[in-house]
Amino acid sequence: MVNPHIPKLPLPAPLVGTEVGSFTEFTVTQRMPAIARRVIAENKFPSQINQSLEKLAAELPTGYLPTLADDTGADFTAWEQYLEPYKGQRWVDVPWFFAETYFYRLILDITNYFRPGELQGIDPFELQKAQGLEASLDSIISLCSQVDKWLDESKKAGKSNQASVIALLYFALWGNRVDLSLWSAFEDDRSRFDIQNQLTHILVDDAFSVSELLTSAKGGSIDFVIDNAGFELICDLCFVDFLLGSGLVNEVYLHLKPHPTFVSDAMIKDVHYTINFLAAGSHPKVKSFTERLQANIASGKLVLTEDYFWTSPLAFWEIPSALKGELAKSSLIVVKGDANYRRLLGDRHWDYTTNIADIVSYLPAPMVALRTLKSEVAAGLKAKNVAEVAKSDPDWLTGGQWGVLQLVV
Ligand SMILES: O=P(O)(O)OC[C@H]1O[C@](O)(CO)[C@@H](O)[C@@H]1O
Repeated sequence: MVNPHIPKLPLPAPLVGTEVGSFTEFTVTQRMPAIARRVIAENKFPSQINQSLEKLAAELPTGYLPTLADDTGADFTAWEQYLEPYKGQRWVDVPWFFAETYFYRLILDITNYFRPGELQGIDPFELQKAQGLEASLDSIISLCSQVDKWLDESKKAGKSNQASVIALLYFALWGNRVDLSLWSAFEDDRSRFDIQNQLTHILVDDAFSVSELLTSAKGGSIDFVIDNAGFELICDLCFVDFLLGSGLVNEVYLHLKPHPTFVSDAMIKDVHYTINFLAAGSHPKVKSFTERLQANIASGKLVLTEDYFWTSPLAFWEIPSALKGELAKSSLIVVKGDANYRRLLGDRHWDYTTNIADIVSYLPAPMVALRTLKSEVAAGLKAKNVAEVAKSDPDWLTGGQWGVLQLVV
């Protein structure tokens, strides 16, 4: 009998850092140490904390998982259980998704994020997040002006244009190219892209079916499992603004991270910071965008919510039943970004042509994944496309230049 709570298919092995030459190995042994060192460089933590961060960075390539101290974090007891099966193992031996989520949780332990005191609540990635937002200001102005027009048109026509929904889906997809754990906000502005040119870079494109689902299911609520702050968050908020403003949906829930993680992942405070930052600017279309968002938050149409599941090492099918119950009310669950996609697939070695609906068979509502590829995990691709893209771009799985927009109903 099929179990509705887990994937239909037997689980393949998880990605691990011992896979020689893989992006996973590169991440655990090189990218993660670099991220820990960037936390030292971009903050003014006391030298004792910096020494501990440096120790963490140095141990990642060959060292063993340290224990987690009881730093008063609400998720401490849960982490003790998550750690149990991996005690005494090296960073490169444990499942990659576990290694990454634990690494970010340890940074918070080291920097006293949860402990009462003057460092409590200091986001170690604050500078990167703020920079990411400021660097994309021109693109933000263009997008907000466009959304304003679309909202106007939909009001005049008395219905929303499906083409606007599709365009906003593409923005929400390509906004995900901006990820500060891969590309520092100081290196590049990745918010500039051309939606039309990017179409050839979408490996699975269910945008039309998603737009049909949204335009036919008038009213109701949708859930966004949010990924990065910065330009990606703006793209998501523009989409939300349009969905609420055109009356396509009545309520939107944004699921945000309860603590800093994966460098740029958005928390509730980042949404407020973003809105306040833009509201303080002078562009009228950007200002009206922020006013609509503020009004929607105040009226309860736009709900900002967080859960420790989103920062846990658990696969998506291990979602707590209360949270799953919340998602069950949704007309559509929008799952943003690479790390959330990895969670959907349990960060495992599925054959890339596996039917994604046979893996993500456990969700209580329709789901669309909007993800640019930044890790060696995929499903639902056509063998022909895999062969072609692998030939044209050797880094197609990890370079963030290719995307999928996959609907599972
Ligand atoms: O912001 P996103 O799209 O979740 O990307 C983060 C992902 O990218 C990486 O930095 C590269 O794989 C991972 O660590 C993580 O899966």
